[in-house]
Amino acid sequence: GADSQTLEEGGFNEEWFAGILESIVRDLNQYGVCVIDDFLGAERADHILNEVKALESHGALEAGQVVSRQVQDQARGMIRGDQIAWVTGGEPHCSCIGQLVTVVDSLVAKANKHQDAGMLANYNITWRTRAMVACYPGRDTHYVKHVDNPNGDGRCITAIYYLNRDWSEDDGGVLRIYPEGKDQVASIEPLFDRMLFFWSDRRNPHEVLPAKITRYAITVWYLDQKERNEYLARLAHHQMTTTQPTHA
Ligand SMILES: COc1ccc2cc(-c3cnc(C(=O)NCC(=O)O)c(O)c3)ccc2c1
Ligand SMILES: [Mn+2]
Repeated sequence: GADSQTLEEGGFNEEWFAGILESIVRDLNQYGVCVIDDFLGAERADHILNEVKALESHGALEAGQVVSRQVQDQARGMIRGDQIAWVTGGEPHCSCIGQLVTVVDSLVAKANKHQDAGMLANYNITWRTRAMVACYPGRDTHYVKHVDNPNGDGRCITAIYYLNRDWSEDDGGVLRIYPEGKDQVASIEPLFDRMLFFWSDRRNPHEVLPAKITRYAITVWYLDQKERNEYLARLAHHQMTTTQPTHA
């Protein structure tokens, strides 16, 4: 991974940026997964962790919805145990989260237009979700094997930033990715200041193994314009054909 870097006056030093960019383009194209350690440096990572803990202590995180959570929990046992909050990074006491998202935005935008972008060039990444701040509160909370975007909703890259100091084997909470068509599995520990990118579609089924202790992460999904517009068009069409006009 890249060595830690100092953000110079809000910018970032060029060679750090170029190095990370190369890793993202190369690893996403070759493996569909890219892990970067010591992404922002311990000091900045600590500020981000403090903002996440403040959100949690103020009760801003709530149980992540899948569909109807109640039904899901009882019917088929816990699907996912994380508690989440969606932040833009512009909220009070979220400025460091905002800076993280800004850096990742720049990297993804540059990677998308990089001269060696390869498969990345097939996308036109013009949009993203807000940042999803997630906490798995330990007690074996987990997330069953799933694909983030199985049905072409527009999401093409999942970007996850981990914030867990001194994470050890016994703490569980490993992210297991099962790259489609390959026999090797990627086991990614949610280490402090670790940045992860992977294709959001069926190429990367993945699961979060039971976490024994509190496990923090921040996720952003990047969207491909064409796929997103086609999805929204399907949605609009579906709504028109299913909602019968109500008669007075
Ligand atoms: C309808 O509203 C929502 C709102 C939020 C949603 C969040 C997820 C999600 C997906 N993947 C992961 C994951 O794979 N984490 C890997 C890791 O933490 O290492 C995760 O934690 C959460 C799925 C569906 C959602 C629907
Ligand atoms: Mn996922």
